[in-house]
Amino acid sequence: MKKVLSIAGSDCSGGAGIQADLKTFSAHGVFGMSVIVSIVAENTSRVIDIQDVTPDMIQKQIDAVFEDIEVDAVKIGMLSTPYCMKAVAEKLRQYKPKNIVIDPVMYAKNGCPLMNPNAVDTLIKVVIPCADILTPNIPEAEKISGMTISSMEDMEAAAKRIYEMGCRNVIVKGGHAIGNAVDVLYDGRQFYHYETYRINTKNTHGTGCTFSSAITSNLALGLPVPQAVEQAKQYVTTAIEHALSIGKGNGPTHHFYDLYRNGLQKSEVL
Ligand SMILES: Nc1ncnc2c1ncn2[C@@H]1O[C@H](COP(=O)(O)OP(=O)(O)O)[C@@H](O)[C@H]1O
Ligand SMILES: Cc1ncc(COP(=O)(O)OP(=O)(O)O)c(N)n1
Repeated sequence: MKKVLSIAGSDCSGGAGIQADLKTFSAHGVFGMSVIVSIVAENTSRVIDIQDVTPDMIQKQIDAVFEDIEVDAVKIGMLSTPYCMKAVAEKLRQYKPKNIVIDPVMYAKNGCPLMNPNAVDTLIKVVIPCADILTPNIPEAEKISGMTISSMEDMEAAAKRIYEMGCRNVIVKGGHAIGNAVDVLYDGRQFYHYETYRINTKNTHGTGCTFSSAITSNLALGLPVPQAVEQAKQYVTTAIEHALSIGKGNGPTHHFYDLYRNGLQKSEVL
């Protein structure tokens, strides 16, 4: 059994963060573990408050996992402050796990900030060089690269700029664009494009967490990066197609392994 760790924030409403990561890991048949960096009181409509776990406690959770269990891949999500970024990066340098996927979460879908704006510098200098794959959405890629993105050429240029910051692969996700949902992977040599039609739904809470956790699972299972991303794109598309109308705002993606494998129709499972 492959073992996969999420280092991220907790979403009590279950749609994003650690909760989405663990559901995605289970759907992929890998054993999920979690290090909680922040506790977020949030739901499908809003973020009420954030309580960060102390850097010392973050590091102790990471120690507890790595001193006991061999980890096949690590997904990193919400890191709200420079302190928790440095705490996590220090432990990554110590344990040197394989397959580090970093989702540089800055905002929730409803626009609430999940990262302190003063932390962008630390994100670039300390966190990004740890990433085997970095998965920014368009607003995050704009903040990190310092450029405006309004076309596919811009997405590619931003991916190149971010790659130069020291990660091994970058995927700029197209969920926030208009038209088809196209994600662009750059590995330092070439671009890969992953395209699906845009699903007409407001229920997209947790799409980024789901996508990055699916990539992490696929890497743990031994897929090369382009195939890991391709299968994760299929997974997240299916999870959005079957997203649930739970709550008053943006409902969550749905994790259902047989849906993923067999491509069942929504009417067959609800
Ligand atoms: N409405 C949609 N239809 C199809 N795919 C989508 C839709 N919204 C997001 N995606 C896909 O979901 C994944 C996550 O992207 P995105 O929503 O941009 O991330 P984030 O949650 O970090 O903002 C990407 O593969 C993106 O293309
Ligand atoms: C605790 C926590 N972590 C991350 C997010 C952001 O999740 P993401 O999948 O990028 O998208 P939305 O959930 O914001 O649609 C979060 N909300 N909470």
